[in-house]
Amino acid sequence: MMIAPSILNINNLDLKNDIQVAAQAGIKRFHIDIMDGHFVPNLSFGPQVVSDFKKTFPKLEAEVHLMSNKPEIMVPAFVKAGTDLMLLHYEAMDTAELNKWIDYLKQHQVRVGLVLNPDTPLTVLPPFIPKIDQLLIMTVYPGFGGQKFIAESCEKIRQAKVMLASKIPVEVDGGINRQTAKLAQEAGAEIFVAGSYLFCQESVVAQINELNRVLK
Ligand SMILES: O=C(CO)[C@H](O)[C@H](O)COP(=O)(O)O
Ligand SMILES: [Co+2]
Repeated sequence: MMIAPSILNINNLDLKNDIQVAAQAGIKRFHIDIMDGHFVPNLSFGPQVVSDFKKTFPKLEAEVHLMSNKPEIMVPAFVKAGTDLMLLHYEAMDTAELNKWIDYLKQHQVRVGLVLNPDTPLTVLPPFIPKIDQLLIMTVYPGFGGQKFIAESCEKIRQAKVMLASKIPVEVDGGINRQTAKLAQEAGAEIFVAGSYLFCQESVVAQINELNRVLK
């Protein structure tokens, strides 16, 4: 089990402090949401956030959730910035391109995850299973933090676990809190992205501890 906090909803001027506090509470990997204003109707961070993150916290892992349909611009820039693991959306490009960028990431020693939107069926998954390190099942429609967990995702997680035969971990992203994390875990999820649940309350440490407690 792993919690990968999303830094999306942190007050940008508090990023260093909040990451440090979360790391002291045991977090090893952070989820960095990249939104390009095209693939999703929102803008977030550029590659400098990833390079600053890796310079400031070299021992922490940067997981980049790429919400962009311009991989030719974004993927090399985020690899250069020091991304440890990149999550590519199935919906953002055609299959040939997706395979090309998965190969590119592997050649650059960057681990790869495939991301499926709530509407994308698991039938697209099999050809990618031998090539990926992680599967991310979106539990909200991508674009914004603070949305409500889509309950139907649990059945999708269950089916994905069967298809993956426990070889590749399933991650969930969107609307994760103490209740929905438990539901997703019961369905088979192992990596939990949480943004507003951790960073929009009074104490980041208390929220991490509570999520750890329910997921134990
Ligand atoms: O990819 C995302 C949105 O597209 C975010 O990672 C996700 O929404 C996290 O935020 P929250 O926990 O507040 O839902
Ligand atoms: Co995300």
